[in-house]
Amino acid sequence: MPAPTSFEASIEIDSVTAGYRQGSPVLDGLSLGMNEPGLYRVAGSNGSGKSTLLELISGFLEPWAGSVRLCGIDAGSPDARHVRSVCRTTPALYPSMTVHDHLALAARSRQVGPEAGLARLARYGLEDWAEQPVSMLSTGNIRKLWLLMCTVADTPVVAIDEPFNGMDVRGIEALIDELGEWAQHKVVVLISHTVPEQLAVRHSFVFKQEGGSL
Ligand SMILES: Nc1ncnc2c1ncn2[C@@H]1O[C@H](COP(=O)(O)OP(=O)(O)OP(=O)(O)O)[C@@H](O)[C@H]1O
Repeated sequence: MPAPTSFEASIEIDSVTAGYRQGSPVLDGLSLGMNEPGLYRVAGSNGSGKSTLLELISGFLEPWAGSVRLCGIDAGSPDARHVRSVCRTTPALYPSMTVHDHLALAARSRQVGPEAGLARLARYGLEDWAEQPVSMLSTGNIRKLWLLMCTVADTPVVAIDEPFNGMDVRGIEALIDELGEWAQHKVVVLISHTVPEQLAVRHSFVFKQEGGSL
């Protein structure tokens, strides 16, 4: 498997039908391409299928029909793990484990050194919490830690679901800066009802209520 940086960043969703219950697709014949680095916003009403798109990109959900390809690799293939970072809305953390140890665990699971993740702690204003167990963190700081963990690896595809929810000004500014940096060379999918005006969005996909169509 070549190093992730040698991949051309892209997401190709081709005629995808997918859902959770047979006969009731959430997305029906969806096609969209994100073929150049940049920030791609996904918006739309509650229940229109935005997080379902994220689960297709994550490889958790298999399309019933059509294909999802990340940098040319099928999203369901084990190789796709090396090219994507996915951040869901619900953090999965261990209450008694420290912030530092969570970052170290995330780095190890992605086979990267812990330095990069630890350096970002200060950027998000979490440096004073490094040795505290997660049970001591506020909701917003938990979300910051979760974001740092999910994006610890340098991958050409990044998909994040509602990252601004619950973040303070420092966190929002840090994330705006990082999203801008990533968008120079990665395909960044941002599921968000609101987008800070400082962010340059390459394209917005707006899902309609029924059937996840655009
Ligand atoms: N795990 C699941 N099992 C069954 N149905 C699900 C599951 N996840 C989502 N759904 C259904 O799929 C549809 C689309 O949900 P999804 O979470 O993708 O929408 P969304 O656009 O992200 O919504 P929101 O803006 O509220 O986050 C909804 O009808 C939802 O109830």
